[in-house]
Amino acid sequence: MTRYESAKEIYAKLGVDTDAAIARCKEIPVSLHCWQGDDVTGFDHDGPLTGGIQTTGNYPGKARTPEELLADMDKAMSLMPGKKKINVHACYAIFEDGEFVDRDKLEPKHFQKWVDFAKERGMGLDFNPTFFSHPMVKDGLTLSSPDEEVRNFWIEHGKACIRISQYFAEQTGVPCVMNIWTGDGFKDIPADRMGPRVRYKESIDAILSEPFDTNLVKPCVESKVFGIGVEAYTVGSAEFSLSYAAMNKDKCLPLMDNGHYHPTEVVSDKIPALLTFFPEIALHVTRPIRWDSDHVVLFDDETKEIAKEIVRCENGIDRTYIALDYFDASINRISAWVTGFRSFQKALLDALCQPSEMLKELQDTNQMSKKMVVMEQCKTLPIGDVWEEYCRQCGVEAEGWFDEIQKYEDEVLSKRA
Ligand SMILES: C[C@H](O)[C@H](O)[C@@H](O)C(=O)CO
Ligand SMILES: [Mn+2]
Repeated sequence: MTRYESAKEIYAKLGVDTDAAIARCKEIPVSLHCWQGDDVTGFDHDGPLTGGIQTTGNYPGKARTPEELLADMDKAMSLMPGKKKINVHACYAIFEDGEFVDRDKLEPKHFQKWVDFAKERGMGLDFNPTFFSHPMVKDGLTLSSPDEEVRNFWIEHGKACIRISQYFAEQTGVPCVMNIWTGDGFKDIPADRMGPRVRYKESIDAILSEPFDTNLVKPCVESKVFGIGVEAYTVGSAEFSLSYAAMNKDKCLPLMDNGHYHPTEVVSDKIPALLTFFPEIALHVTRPIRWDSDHVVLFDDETKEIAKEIVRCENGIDRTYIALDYFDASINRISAWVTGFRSFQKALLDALCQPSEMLKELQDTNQMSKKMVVMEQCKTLPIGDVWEEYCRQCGVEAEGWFDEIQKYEDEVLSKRA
């Protein structure tokens, strides 16, 4: 008997069909963020990363060109099991032959290489307007700026991104999630908290007035509690963003990033709350340490709970758009990509292997002692053996893949200046 066959029997005693769990896990798309590969730099500017987020570390070998980034992504994806989408930020536009257009004038053709890359690999694309690292961020503000010229520039950027998202979806045949996040806010206590929020609302309204097919483009608003340099107040707070999405349910989704809340709040508990009201939601899965530090996602308790809620909620898998969002510049960036993606895959597989129906029945019949005992028993079930079988079926190694990363570092990354 193989280890997987033995594990399958153990899970079956709890009513869990591990073959079905493996088959389901293979079909859940998880969006891989391009920005882990170059510390959120992009290709449309030379300046530093600014606007409320920060990468730390200076590990050698960062991708410097589109060719390097796409090659690194390919290497990373070759080591990941499961279904992928690719998440692109607008600052990753790829211009031909010295051409440059500013963000308010971007067109689908500036992302054709991303479209070709995704199509060749049978993947969908997600998209993000880039409201940071740009001179038109004035006094830390974009869509909520009191300066009409600034607001209009960013509104035009948002509209351009809607058109690009529509193109992505049409080209790939997969809906494109377009996430609006700005770092707009203030370092110190504002005198007017409402004005910026009213302007932010009106600016998002203007962006979403651009025509698009709601079956193809899924605009989202991502909230945040605070950012670097905007510690006192962020315009797109949780209440603002959730209210915006709720009032515009026909064309906008709420996006929760689990690094964007007070440290004792958990996104796992917010998922069922939002799925009670919204037909669809979106997630950025990250790992905050004390703050929105964007550490690499691990197979830790909250990651497992997030996956469990996606799996347990009614049609939660089909109603939740999952994306990763972290950036660690202190370690091998490809290893960071792979570790985070594999950790979330493992969490999804673990969630699919839980005896969720039985546990729910125990809760509904108030058998709380037994529920606790079974939940504890589940923690030591042989998920590692199911994971190994999942990886085997997906054509990747369960363990030992770091050797490939080391080889790539020695042969490719270490040659980069
Ligand atoms: C690069 C992303 O847009 C960014 O990480 C955003 O989603 C965020 O989470 C900012 O803290
Ligand atoms: Mn995020």
